[in-house]
Amino acid sequence: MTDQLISARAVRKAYGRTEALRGVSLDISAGEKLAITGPSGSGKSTLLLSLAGILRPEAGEISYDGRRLDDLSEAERTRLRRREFGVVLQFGQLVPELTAVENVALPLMLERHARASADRIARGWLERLDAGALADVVPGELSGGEAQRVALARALVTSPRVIFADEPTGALDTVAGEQVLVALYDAAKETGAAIVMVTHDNRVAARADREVRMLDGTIA
Ligand SMILES: Nc1ncnc2c1ncn2[C@@H]1O[C@H](COP(=O)(O)OP(=O)(O)OP(=O)(O)O)[C@@H](O)[C@H]1O
Repeated sequence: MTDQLISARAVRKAYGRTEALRGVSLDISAGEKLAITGPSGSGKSTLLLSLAGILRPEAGEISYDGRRLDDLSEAERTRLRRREFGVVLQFGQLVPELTAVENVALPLMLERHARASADRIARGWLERLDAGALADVVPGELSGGEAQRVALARALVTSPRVIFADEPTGALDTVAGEQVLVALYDAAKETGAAIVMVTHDNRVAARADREVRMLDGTIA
């Protein structure tokens, strides 16, 4: 028995000769807000993407809710990611051809929700993130802060148990970044989601329950 939601043991990941993760072990509890900090190139993004089941480490173990991620088939991991995880990256990565509400509804559509209910739920999240008026706008016409709020709505729309965020405010000025963070923390508080966030901003890290600092592919 364990109350750890995510558990990583001796995780290693290399890109060619670059050892990005050199034996990382970490436990994350349900609902915990964790900040991953450290210098550029220390392996923060690689760790986040590995914990989220997006990158496959070549050694070590990562478990989610007692299940080893590497025991799951690719299809099972994709399903787990879609149902349990929300991911938001530095530049939001919205689909440019879709409107804001279509972007937010996308994870629900992939889970075969009916279009009308997906649309309704997506609009609800946009409104909660103070972006209801942007529903029918395409990403190219949004400011950076607006696009990040839409990306956050998309990460939250499935009510994930974990939100993985890689420098979600990195492309924003202080005010817009602050708004996105407040929205993220409020939403997580409401749903009980854990947050695993890469940041180089000390003020952001200070809001987390715990900070782990990466250095040269290990936790310092
Ligand atoms: N796709 C890739 N191909 C080759 N090398 C990579 C790749 N992604 C990351 N690396 C290398 O792996 C190491 C760790 O990178 P990672 O992006 O995880 O660090 P980071 O701490 O998130 O850095 P930053 O703060 O600059 O985003 C770096 O040396 C980086 O150059």
